[in-house]
Amino acid sequence: MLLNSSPERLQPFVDEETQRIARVTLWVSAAAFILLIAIGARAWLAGHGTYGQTLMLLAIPMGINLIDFSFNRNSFRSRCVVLSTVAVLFCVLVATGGENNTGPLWLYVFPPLVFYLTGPLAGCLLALVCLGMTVVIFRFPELPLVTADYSVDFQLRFLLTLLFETVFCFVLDFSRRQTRTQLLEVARLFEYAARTDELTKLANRREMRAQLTKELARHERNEHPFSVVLIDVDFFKRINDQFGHEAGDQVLVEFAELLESLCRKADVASRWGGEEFLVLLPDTSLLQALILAERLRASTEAKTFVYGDRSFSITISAGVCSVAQHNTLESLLNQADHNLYEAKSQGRNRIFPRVKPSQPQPDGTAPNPGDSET
Ligand SMILES: Nc1nc2c(ncn2[C@@H]2O[C@H](COP(=O)(O)OP(=O)(O)OP(=O)(O)O)[C@@H](O)[C@H]2O)c(=O)[nH]1
Repeated sequence: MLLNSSPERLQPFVDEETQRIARVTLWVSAAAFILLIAIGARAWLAGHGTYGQTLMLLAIPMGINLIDFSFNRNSFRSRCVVLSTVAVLFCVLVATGGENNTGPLWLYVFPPLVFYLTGPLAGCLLALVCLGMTVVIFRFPELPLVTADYSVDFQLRFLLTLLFETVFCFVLDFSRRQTRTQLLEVARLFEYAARTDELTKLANRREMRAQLTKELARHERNEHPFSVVLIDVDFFKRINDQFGHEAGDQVLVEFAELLESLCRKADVASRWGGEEFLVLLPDTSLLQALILAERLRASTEAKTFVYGDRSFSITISAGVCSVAQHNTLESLLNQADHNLYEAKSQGRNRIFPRVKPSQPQPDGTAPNPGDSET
């Protein structure tokens, strides 16, 4: 498995924003519910009967929204209810003027709320629709339900200030969202770099340890077997010495590609350090891991590396180990390391433990797992 940047690792940050918007919607519903009841009751007692009743009536959808959200957690529906109720309230306040024509002052709350809950485009659209409705109410005071009487000066200033506020909210929200997208992109790059070996683009040691810990936990839960192969390029120092460090780097990159091509999608190949590679093979017995390691050894030996006008080949040694007899990561890795050491000391270009020469099976296929020597 060659590492890709994994958006799912940054998903918590994306989810966090969605949850924050849902929380804000909830708080707005609660605050609007209380305010509408309180201001409506006050207006009603002060003799503004219809106005007060309308406000209290508008508290009903907010209250229902609170209950609905608590049970269903449907943030989209909740936002729609809040925004449409606030839009109706917007028109009521402009049409009636509220108490002493001060109602329109509440409308300055609308643009920031709309942009936060919807986004720059939908926010613009909604804010402009509301501004348009205000123009209609100002322009046609004889419309039914329109009782407020505003001076032309007030109408002009009110519309202009609300328009400015809408534009500023658009700019602020747009740049906030852009900055957030850029930050997520930077976080994605850092997160990828933190898990990846820069040269070979395989998983690095830290990522491999994380994957091994996960696999061991999976094994402890449901006994899924897994194996590891610790590989070391033989006499790698000589390649550096003979052909130069860059040639050595190129060998590591090409070997990593070969390793990748022989692994399954579920396997995790990593650069464990220097010229050492560790491969995690989930759901793989020791014998299956030995077969893969042997295939890799043979393919490496057969491959010709070309650097400039010179060509050469390399060999590898590998220690293979299955989780079966190990209950900690350290003991598993120590065993793999020990097996690699055995492969090296027995002459290199080999795998340890060795698979015994294939014994004929009744169906003529692979030998049994017990056929490996440890
Ligand atoms: N080009 C290059 N060389 C590296 C890198 N990392 C480690 N090395 C070199 O790899 C070499 C490892 O040498 P040794 O540990 O002596 O092992 P070896 O020569 O492979 O011999 P054996 O492992 O005993 O077969 C050292 O010369 C390191 O400098 C790398 O990223 N690029």
